[in-house]
Amino acid sequence: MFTHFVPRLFTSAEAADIVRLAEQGRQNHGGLVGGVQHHAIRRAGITWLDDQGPASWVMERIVRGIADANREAFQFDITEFRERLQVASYDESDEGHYDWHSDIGDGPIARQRKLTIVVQLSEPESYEGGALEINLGSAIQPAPRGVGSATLFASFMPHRVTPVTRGRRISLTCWCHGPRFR
Ligand SMILES: O=C(O)CCC(=O)C(=O)O
Ligand SMILES: [Fe+2]
Repeated sequence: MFTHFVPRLFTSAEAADIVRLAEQGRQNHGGLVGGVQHHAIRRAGITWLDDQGPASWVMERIVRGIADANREAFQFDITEFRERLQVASYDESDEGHYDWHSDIGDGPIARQRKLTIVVQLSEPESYEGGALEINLGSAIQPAPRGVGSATLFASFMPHRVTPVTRGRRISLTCWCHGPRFR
């Protein structure tokens, strides 16, 4: 009920382009854009895509995908995109993962998160583990692994990424904002 899947929001060539854009962005910013998060709950390399310049088409596609999915599946009150697109990389070398969490946080922006969309940027054969799972309460729903596929869920739902045991998984995450749930 609070999840929705879009099998092919991006082609595999486009997914590869997004990975390149994220790598270029990191180099242009001297590697300081995101860095590596080595907390107990999350181990991933993080960068952000600019919504202007060469990566602007990515945000445009995401916004269109979200508008369609929101109309079909959620009908949430979404009024803004207050954060840049996040590119996260989970690597075999340090068992990259993200433990159970909700995306709604305490900060002024994280509090307004309504809908989360995650796009798979890696070919499914290129890694093992690294499963995005959403906790529905009565069951755990695994996200489709197909490259370019998008998974949308209400930002309050607990979700995780299991440890990568081979290769590297890269994902793109976008948060949509609006008035708080009530
Ligand atoms: O990489 C993913 O699949 C999920 C990322 C995520 O949950 C987050 O950044 O909040
Ligand atoms: Fe999350």
